[in-house]
Amino acid sequence: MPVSTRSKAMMNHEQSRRQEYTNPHQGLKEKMRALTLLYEQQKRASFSLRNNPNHLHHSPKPQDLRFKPHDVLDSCKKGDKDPNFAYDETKENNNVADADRVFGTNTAPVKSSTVIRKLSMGNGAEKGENFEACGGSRIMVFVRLRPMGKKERENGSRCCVKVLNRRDVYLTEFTNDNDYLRLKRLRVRHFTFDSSFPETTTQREVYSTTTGDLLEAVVEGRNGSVFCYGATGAGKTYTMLGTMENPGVMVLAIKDLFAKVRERSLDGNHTVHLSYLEVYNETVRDLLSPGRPLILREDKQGIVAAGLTQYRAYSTDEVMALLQRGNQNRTTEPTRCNETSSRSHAILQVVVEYKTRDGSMNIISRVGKLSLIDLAGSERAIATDQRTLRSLEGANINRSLLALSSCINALVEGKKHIPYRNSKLTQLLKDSLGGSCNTVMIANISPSNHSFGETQNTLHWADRAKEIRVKGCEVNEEVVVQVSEGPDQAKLVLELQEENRELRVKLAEQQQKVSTLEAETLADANNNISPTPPSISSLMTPPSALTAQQKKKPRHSLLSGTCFTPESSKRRKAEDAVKELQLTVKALKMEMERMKREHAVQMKKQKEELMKELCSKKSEKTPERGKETTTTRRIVTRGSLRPKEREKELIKSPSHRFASPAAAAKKRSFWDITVANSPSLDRRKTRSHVPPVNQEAPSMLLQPGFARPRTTTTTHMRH
Ligand SMILES: Nc1ncnc2c1ncn2[C@@H]1O[C@H](COP(=O)(O)OP(=O)(O)OP(=O)(O)O)[C@@H](O)[C@H]1O
Repeated sequence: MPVSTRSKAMMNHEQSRRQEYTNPHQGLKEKMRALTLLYEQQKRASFSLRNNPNHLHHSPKPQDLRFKPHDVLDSCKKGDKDPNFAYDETKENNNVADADRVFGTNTAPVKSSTVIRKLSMGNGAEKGENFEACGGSRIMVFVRLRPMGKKERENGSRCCVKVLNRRDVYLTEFTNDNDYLRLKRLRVRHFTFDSSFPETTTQREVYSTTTGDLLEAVVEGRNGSVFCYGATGAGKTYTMLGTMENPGVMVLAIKDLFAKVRERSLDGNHTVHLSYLEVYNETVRDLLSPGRPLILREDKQGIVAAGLTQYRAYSTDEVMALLQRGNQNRTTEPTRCNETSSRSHAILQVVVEYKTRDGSMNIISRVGKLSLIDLAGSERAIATDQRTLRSLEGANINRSLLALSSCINALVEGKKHIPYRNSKLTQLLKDSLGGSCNTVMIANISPSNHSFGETQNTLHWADRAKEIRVKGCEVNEEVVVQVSEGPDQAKLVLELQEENRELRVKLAEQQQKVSTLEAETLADANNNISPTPPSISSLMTPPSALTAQQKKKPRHSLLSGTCFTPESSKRRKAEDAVKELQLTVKALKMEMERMKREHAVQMKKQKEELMKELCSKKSEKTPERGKETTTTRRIVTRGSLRPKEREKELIKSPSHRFASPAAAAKKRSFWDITVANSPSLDRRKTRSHVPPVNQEAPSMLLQPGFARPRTTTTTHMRH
């Protein structure tokens, strides 16, 4: 090596050594990072082992659970073990260094899942580890990967998603075959959620992990929301509704709810009310009794869908029938990815009211509300004709999902103003996102590499949603306290009753005086006018009595018109006298009424004074139980959601309640959407009109017993 070159090299070496010396933390930082990652991995491994000892049989040994970037790649390569996760060795170079570089871009670990899995139970330390001491709780976020569809396999789709340890989701971006520059580059992104469900997860598992705890809280009088979120065809409706063989969260939750209600029927009285609505093209519609669009109103309780039907349900079967009816009315449309794509957001709301008496015979009323939301999926479409109905639907769906993402952003950033008002959906979800509610979000994703963009978006927003904090979920409770009275109070009440009696006697005397006065006046008047005046009693008697008396009298009565004196002047005089008398009677009656009123007011005042006195005395003394008299005091602990007493089965409730809003600028775009070119403008239909699809696991909406009849009739609608 020439001297100059050697000296240069030595200089470089020196420089780097000097640099290392001047920045001693550099190496340490890296080591720390590596150690932290290792620690996280070990923690997760030990947690999964602790929680699921059976897992040992299926999962790798604990030491293998250490974080190794090749894990995903290796698992990708093991086509025999996981045929869905297709990994093409010839195309990808398994460049670990590259993968390493992108690994951990999103590794912000969520808090230990043993803790975060517990839902907020208000003060609930006794209910388990309430994961935040700050009074609020985080939205629980779960991810569910659906299996690869038959069509997708036929199209040569490759699996780009892998779920490991029931928590970690690895998303692989396959490079384009024609992109020679990046051909050997592999990008893997890593996300962590409260729980992640691989394609083999059963509906029951999904339900019990996501919604089981939440339902318990609802029965106790708290609010809960579950919403499914994801691209079209990602499995939202499957997760929420499911099939006849594999019922989804909605069905399992209802079954569980009635089971819990039956269990508790000894402690009190439960009532279950149900409503089902959809938001289609920014209009809110009642799915249980379709009609005109509903208007969202804001009242003290938040946003309510005025006129929404609420059915009282007594059994699971009844709810199933209602769900079936609702789903038949739901708007669906075949899309590129899904034969029965839901084009609307559907919200099933179940209100559980629980009434019981405590030891002191106080009536305790608790109202819990469970909202189960199946969002419409957005579609990254090959848009050409922008004027079709489909494109309008897509635009509205994406608008509301965009509004949802803006709200998520604002909530995550802790902004004061959350733009709920930007769409009907966000108005309705206000409670679930920012209110006092236990909220669960299930992000559904497809394994196909053709849906990479949508999957990435879904995972991104799900990852953001993890940071949303909701208010501590309190119990919606109202207590009607029965206060027992002591002997003093009883005495006071007796005195009051005595007083009341005296006042009544006085009133009767006054009335008597008035009548006497009236009679005298009438008598005087008659004496002055006519030699044969009509008796006061005859004037005071009602017309029927008067006729009876008249019958007894001779026909030449003053009122009969056949006067005993033939002169017309005399007759006129008599008539005038009668009129005058009648006027006097009227005036006297009015006077009597006025006096009665005055007297009543006087009595009321006296009563009130006495009552005040009674109350002040009562507050001075501690009430004793078991005495003869009781009064009722109403204390509202929190009645924000209390529905009115519902006697009838069907109640049109203008005050039916959902969550609510505000306005703002969106932070960043949510779905990169272009709008589909609909084959026909006239093909919008409800689920009842969707023809059956030949699938392995047909949607519950297609089952004859559950939802759509197997008819191929189509309704043509024009907008
Ligand atoms: N976990 C799963 N197991 C088996 N099949 C599934 C699963 N998830 C979804 N599918 C199937 O995938 C297809 C699309 O699912 P689904 O209709 O639930 O999607 P979606 O997200 O509701 O779509 P859209 O938003 O368009 O309504 C259906 O045929 C469904 O049966």
